This record gives sequence, structure tokens and C-alpha cells, in this order.
Amino acid sequence: MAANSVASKTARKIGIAVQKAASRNKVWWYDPHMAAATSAIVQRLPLVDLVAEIRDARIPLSSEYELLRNFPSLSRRIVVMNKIDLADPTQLKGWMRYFEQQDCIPYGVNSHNKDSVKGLLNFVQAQVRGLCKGNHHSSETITIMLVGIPNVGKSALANSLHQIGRISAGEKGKLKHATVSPQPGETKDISSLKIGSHPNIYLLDTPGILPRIVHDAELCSKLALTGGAIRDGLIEQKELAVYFLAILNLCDQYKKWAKFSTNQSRLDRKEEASISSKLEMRQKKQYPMDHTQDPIVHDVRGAIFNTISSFDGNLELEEDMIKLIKAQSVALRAAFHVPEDVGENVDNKSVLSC
Ligand SMILES: Nc1nc2c(ncn2[C@@H]2O[C@H](COP(=O)(O)OP(=O)(O)OP(=O)(O)O)[C@@H](O)[C@H]2O)c(=O)[nH]1
Repeated sequence: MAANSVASKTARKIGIAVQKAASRNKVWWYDPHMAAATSAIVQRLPLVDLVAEIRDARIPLSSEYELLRNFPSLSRRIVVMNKIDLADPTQLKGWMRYFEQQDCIPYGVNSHNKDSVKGLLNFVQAQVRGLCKGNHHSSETITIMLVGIPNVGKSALANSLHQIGRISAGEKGKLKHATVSPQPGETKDISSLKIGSHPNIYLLDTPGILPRIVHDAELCSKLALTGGAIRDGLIEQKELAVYFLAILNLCDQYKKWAKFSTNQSRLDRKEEASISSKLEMRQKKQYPMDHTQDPIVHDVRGAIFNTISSFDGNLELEEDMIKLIKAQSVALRAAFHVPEDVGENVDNKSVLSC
């Protein structure tokens, strides 16, 4: 279909560009620490009681952790789809069914949300009880290894589970803190965080690992688009924004953002902002800010809603899709408050985080 062709052509272009840039500069994404971490993980994998593979809920297939393919006999394994706040709920249900059919135990979570993490903790504890009951385990200590590609949120999840697990077990003492960062490759060593007592449950947070070379160009562009696994600088930001808008323009996601359109009264939005900022204040001490409450995110969502809903072209046609994307670039510059004298090469990546 012509409309899809804008998205897929751009995806291919981005993927190939990433691969070329990576091979030309011999940088790829396989940092030296990944080689050391790989052997440390491979040594420990058969020794842990449970493996939790963390994937990005938006791209659960593309964020597969390749290392686990070498351990087909590893039965004690769960697939945790993190960042569900950024994923399409309907698609997520489909992915849950898909993983169940693959004989995996799937779970969806938002590691920035306390209730969601509590749900995961209960789920993990139930798995641990199952292990103990089935006589798979006799010791007082259970270890769970968190594995995944870079930036899927392993450390964020480890911190939240550690914090909630310690509080619910009534344990005092200083909390540990794994490094969380929007840049990939920040976790360089394996660290252990306690998340439960009776039995003691320890999480091993591991550095994110990607395959040394990614041959599939479209996979490269998906990893680049979801922002994180592949380092900035290898990707042409403008192409990435076009790819993102082409995908967004083809789905119904924007309809949810009518409330951010310029037609909604400013008063309603102010009231909404004040309620959410009170909520935010309460949560801020323990959890990172929920990006969906950011006024710029509201403006960006409003701009996207306005441009798509007022567009009367045929998105099946490539030229119309490009016309809409051009109109969106103008509207988004305003939403991001980009001064008029700043040229075309603005960092378009910020739109991806909205
Ligand atoms: N929206 C959203 N962001 C998340 C979530 N979990 C983590 N993040 C963000 O994703 C980014 C990466 O999180 P990390 O915990 O550092 O990821 P990691 O997998 O440990 O990364 P590496 O150290 O590269 O292996 C950070 O900016 C987090 O705040 C989530 O559930 N929702």
C-alpha cells in the first residue's frame, strides 16, 4: 500500500544508514563492556532460579534478547514487557496471547508506576512459590536475573521492585540504587538488589546486551525509533521523525489526544494540569516524573491531533502522506517553541518521546 510505503521506505533507509554508519565508524553498538558482561551473564544464567527477560512493550519481538536463544532448555523464564505506558493496549493484549502460545509466561508493566510494579512483584512472588512448591528449590535464597537489550528499563524495574519489595517486607536500612539513564549502556556491572524475604529473593540487574551486528535493517530502525538501544549520533534524526510520523498517521492513536487540541478550553486544561501536578508531587519523591503530564507533551499531542484530524488528503497516497508530515513539522516547531530563526536541523528526536 502506498501509505505504508512511506513508513517502510523510511524504515529501510534509516536501518541501512544506521548499519552503514556503524560499520564505517566501526562503532556499532557493541561496547567493550558488553563483551565482558556477556561472558559473566552466560556463566551465571544456568545458576539462577529464574530469568526475567525484559522487553520493550512497543516492540516485543524486535527487543528480543538474543543471548537466551543459546539456552533453549532454560525453562524457568518469564517475559516482562516494560514501558506499557508507551504501548498500544490493544496490541499489548495480542502480544500477551502470542507469548502464552509460545509457552512463555508474559507480564506487562510500567516501571514508573507503583501499582503496576506491585502487580509484578506479586506475580514474581507467585512464580517463586511455584518453584519452592515444585521442589525445584530447597534453599532459603532465590535469585532472579533480569536480562535484556540496552535501555528497556531493567535498572528502573530493579529499583522499583527493590523499593516496594523492601517496604512490603517491613525491612529497614539503606536502599540500593541501580543507575537509570535515557542513554543506553549505563549499566556496566551485574548488581544484586533484594526484593523479598522468606524466602530471600535477590534480583541481579545486568548490563544490556545487543548482538554484535544487527543484519536486519528494519530491526535497526525500530530499535532506533523506540529510542535507546542504539546510541544517538548513528541516526539521521530527521529521517527518524518522518518514520515516526508516518507510522503515527496510519493509526488511531491520535484520536485519544482530542483533549489536547486547541479547541478544548484552556480552563479545562489548566484544571487538569493542577490535579495531575498534585498527584505528581505525591509520587515525585519515589518515582520519576510521568512524561504524559508534561505541558509540552500535551501541546505536541494537540498539534498531532489537529493536523491529522483537519487533513483532508488521502493517506493512501504517498504524496499526501508527505504533505501531512510537512504540515506537522511546522505545527511541531510551534509546539516545541522552536524560535523562527532556527533552521531545519532542529533535534527532532524530542517528538519521539511524546
Ligand atoms: N515511559 C517509561 N519509561 C521507562 C520505563 N522504564 C524505564 N523507563 C526509562 O527508560 C530509560 C532506560 O531505563 P534503564 O532502567 O536505564 O534501562 P536499562 O535496561 O537498565 O539500560 P542499560 O543500562 O542500557 O542496560 C530511562 O530513561 C527510564 O526512565 C517505563 O516503564 N515507562
